[in-house]
Amino acid sequence: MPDSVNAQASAVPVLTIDGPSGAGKGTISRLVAARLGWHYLDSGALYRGVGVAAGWAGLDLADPGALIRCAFDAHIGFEEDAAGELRVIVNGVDATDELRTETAGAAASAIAAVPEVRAALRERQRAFRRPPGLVADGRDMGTVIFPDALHKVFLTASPEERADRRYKQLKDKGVSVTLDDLLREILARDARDANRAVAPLRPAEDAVCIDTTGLGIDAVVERVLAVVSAARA
Ligand SMILES: Nc1ncnc2c1ncn2[C@@H]1O[C@H](COP(=O)(O)OP(=O)(O)O)[C@@H](O)[C@H]1O
Ligand SMILES: Nc1ccn([C@@H]2O[C@H](COP(=O)(O)OP(=O)(O)O)[C@@H](O)[C@H]2O)c(=O)n1
Repeated sequence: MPDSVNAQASAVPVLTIDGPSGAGKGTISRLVAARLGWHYLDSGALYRGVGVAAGWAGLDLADPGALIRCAFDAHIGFEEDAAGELRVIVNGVDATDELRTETAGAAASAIAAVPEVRAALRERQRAFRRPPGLVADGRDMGTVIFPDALHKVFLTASPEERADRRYKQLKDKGVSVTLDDLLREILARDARDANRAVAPLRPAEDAVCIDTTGLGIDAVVERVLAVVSAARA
């Protein structure tokens, strides 16, 4: 990217929202982006998209070379449907529902530990930084992808509350799961995401940490908006 384009992009404000699974990143990011009138990046959907594309191609999740090629080749696009819901299109196929399964989450977490896969997705994520601003949701938004972001939030909640939220979310969608299995999967994914060598899940040093245990969605949105306002003041 030429320096002038880089300079223009870095003038665009970014709010990063990182945290573990079920902390509410997607929900809060979408609502905050709508309130600010900013764009939204669901970086997890890119990792999930590569995982799903790898699954469709019958690739071995333990074969880094195949996964790296898949990360470079996979076409992952975002479209809004008539109801305003974000749909994720993988290699021309609407994969939104498949992407949200815990199987896709676990596959994403496995491939996300491959450094070259992360590198393949780096510039694609940075390209979402467009005026008037960007809310970026993920694991390494504040630490690696947008380290110069003006506003950084790290959302957490107890593992039990996160598993309970996910349980309700999946039950509403008619997916049959048990709370115990979900808690186990969430703890396994937390451990893998936090302990990997590259871009491990951790708060940026300049992030504001918000523990959302026992807090409703509206209260969290207001707290995050307060972080943005405080930095602007
Ligand atoms: N503060 C909150 N209180 C209660 N439920 C929440 C809260 N934040 C999110 N949720 C619900 O929890 C579920 C998981 O949230 P999601 O945004 O998908 O989390 P993440 O993107 O961090 O995995 C969703 O059903 C969402 O509506
Ligand atoms: N910026 C990101 C986003 C996701 N990921 C990986 O992708 C997986 C799925 O991310 P996600 O944000 O869609 O998952 P949830 O938090 O919604 O469960 C995570 O468990 C991470 O391993 C990542 O490594 N870096």
